[in-house]
Amino acid sequence: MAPYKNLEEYNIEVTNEVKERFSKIIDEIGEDVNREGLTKTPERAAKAMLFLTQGYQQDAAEILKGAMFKEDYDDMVIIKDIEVYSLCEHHMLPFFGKAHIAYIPNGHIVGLSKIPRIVDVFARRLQVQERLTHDILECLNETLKPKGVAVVIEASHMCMMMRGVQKQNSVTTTSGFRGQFEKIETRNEFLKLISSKLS
Ligand SMILES: Nc1nc2c(ncn2[C@@H]2O[C@H](COP(=O)(O)OP(=O)(O)OP(=O)(O)O)[C@@H](O)[C@H]2O)c(=O)[nH]1
Ligand SMILES: [Zn+2]
Repeated sequence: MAPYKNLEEYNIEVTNEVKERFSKIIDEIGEDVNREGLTKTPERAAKAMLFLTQGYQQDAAEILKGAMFKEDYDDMVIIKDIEVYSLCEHHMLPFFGKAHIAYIPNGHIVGLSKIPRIVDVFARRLQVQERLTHDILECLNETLKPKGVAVVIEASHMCMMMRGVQKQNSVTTTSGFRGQFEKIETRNEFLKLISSKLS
């Protein structure tokens, strides 16, 4: 299937193809796709699915490169509590939580908003939490080339809550560290700051 080109307008051909498939699914599960409440549902579901997977059409490195500024600051920069909404690749059900990201600049800082933006680029794909963590980590490491980068994600998986093992309160934590964050003191400072209410 060809990727849709314009995220604002949705490519009509792709939306229609996905819509037809949702229509079939609704029929297969025993519902009446022609009843009033459902007539527009295949189209809504198609648009929602294309929105939630738009990361395939986006280039995270280009987003970062668009706002890199020369700066001598070489202490830790932390952006914590970034909301994450993704889809697990096994069940295509949501997993969601928070990302905490830090880097130590090496001559360049990056526009702060670009970090949550690249989280969304990688989250809006079919993912596992481990790969999402590493995608963000490697993109920052390779594009910004900082002295160090750290990514921690804490998330709950709907496929473990609504179905399957049906555990409501388990949280999965994944993490990745590069450069100076591989040193235990730097890593501990980061972990202390992200758990502090005041940071
Ligand atoms: N490592 C990892 N596993 C995940 C993630 N999201 C979902 N899973 C797991 O992927 C596994 C898929 O296992 P399968 O046995 O093939 O699928 P299943 O029969 O639906 O498994 P249950 O969920 O245990 O009912 C499950 O254990 C899920 O909990 C993720 O982000 N990372
Ligand atoms: Zn799953």
